Amino acid sequence: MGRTGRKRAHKNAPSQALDHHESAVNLRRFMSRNGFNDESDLKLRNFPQTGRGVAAWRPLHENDVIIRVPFHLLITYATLTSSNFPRLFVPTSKLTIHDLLAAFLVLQRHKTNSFWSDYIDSLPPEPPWLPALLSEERTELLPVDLKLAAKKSRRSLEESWSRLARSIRSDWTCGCCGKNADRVIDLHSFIWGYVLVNTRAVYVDPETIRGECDRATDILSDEPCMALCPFLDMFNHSDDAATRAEFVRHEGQLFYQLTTLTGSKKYRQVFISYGGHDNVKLLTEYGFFIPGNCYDSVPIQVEEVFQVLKLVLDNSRYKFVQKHGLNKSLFISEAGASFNLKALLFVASDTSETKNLASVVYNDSYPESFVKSTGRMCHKLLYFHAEKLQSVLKILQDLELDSLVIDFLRYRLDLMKKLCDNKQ
Ligand SMILES: C[S@@+](CC[C@H](N)C(=O)[O-])C[C@H]1O[C@@H](n2cnc3c(N)ncnc32)[C@H](O)[C@@H]1O
Repeated sequence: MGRTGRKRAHKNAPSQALDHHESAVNLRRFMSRNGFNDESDLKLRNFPQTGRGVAAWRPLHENDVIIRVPFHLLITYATLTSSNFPRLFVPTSKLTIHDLLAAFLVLQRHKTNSFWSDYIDSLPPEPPWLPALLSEERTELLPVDLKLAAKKSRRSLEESWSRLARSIRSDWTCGCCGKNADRVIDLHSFIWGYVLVNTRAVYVDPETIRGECDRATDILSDEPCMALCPFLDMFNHSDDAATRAEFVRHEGQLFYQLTTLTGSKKYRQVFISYGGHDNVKLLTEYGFFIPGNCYDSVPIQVEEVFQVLKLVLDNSRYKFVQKHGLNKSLFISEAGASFNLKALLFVASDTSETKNLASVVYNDSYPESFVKSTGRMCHKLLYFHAEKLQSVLKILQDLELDSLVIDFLRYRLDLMKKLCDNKQ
């Protein structure tokens, strides 16, 4: 099925209503009690392709507001500092906004009478699965780009946990049950909070947040640029959606507002954009991928170019590649070789002793013979990758690795074959 066909099927698939579920009813009541007005007639539904998401019972046109959430319904740095939450930490602590939001979520889930209970109950009881949760041994088996991304997010998670564990006061006890901190925030509950913040937090303007803080604490080590936004965090992502998120003043009150730049049809799922992410980013940060994602490509390692195509660089050309960073951002997509890959292939394969390499590369004035041969070179690189991936897939399937990773790698193999066919 083509990209357009795939999108159409994706958006027309029948969905199931979720609005009558207790947690959804309570979330609505909580939002309405606190000044939320649903002008787009939004419905929570379960969609076959994406799981839980939001549909609108009215058409949304370009530049329509999808949702406008009152500021005090967001969990921001201002929320954290206006409560006694900072007392959980030793005063010299240095924690990121991600660390703090994760700990706050865990604490609110534990509390019996939290103001946020209805929101917390609307969150997935189990966090989405991310490749960062794979064992180190299994991570090593992944293709290099996915392996590096998984390792990086695993490191962030481990560092966050070690910062929190160091910073929580040993004499802190919970106000509702008297338990010590380590019995309220343990590694398991922390992972739930951390992954939910990772997959659901929105970017917020730190200046606005600072302006809304009544009390200052200096435990924050980065910018207060992440926040959790009830109901708004129910929207799923699509690579062809475009949205604008911002703080606005409306009738004298501050709101976090999401505007659609693409529109959507009545009764259909409303998708938003989490950013122009490729599938490795979506998989490692959010735990899903989109077949046919328009931002997707096949990454190529610089060593592979020389190994597979049997090319060598003399000293001056090596320096040229280094100076212009042509050994990075190498990939092949539906549009062909990336700018840097094309340039590297030219610099490494040119036998006509071109003097002004920069002029050819930056004016895109490649000789016709080279342009003709790039398709063949890309085909060889893709073929090499497909063969390698096929054997990795076999090992991972035998190990019964998480099915999401297997599905992603199968999809990538198909993408390589498709790109290979384009290059024939
Ligand atoms: C901000 S939440 C969106 C709401 C979420 N589906 C829920 O039920 O709470 C982000 C998470 O939704 C899921 N998600 C978002 N967009 C998706 C998509 N296009 N396909 C599949 N899952 C998606 C992923 O699990 C992601 O981590």
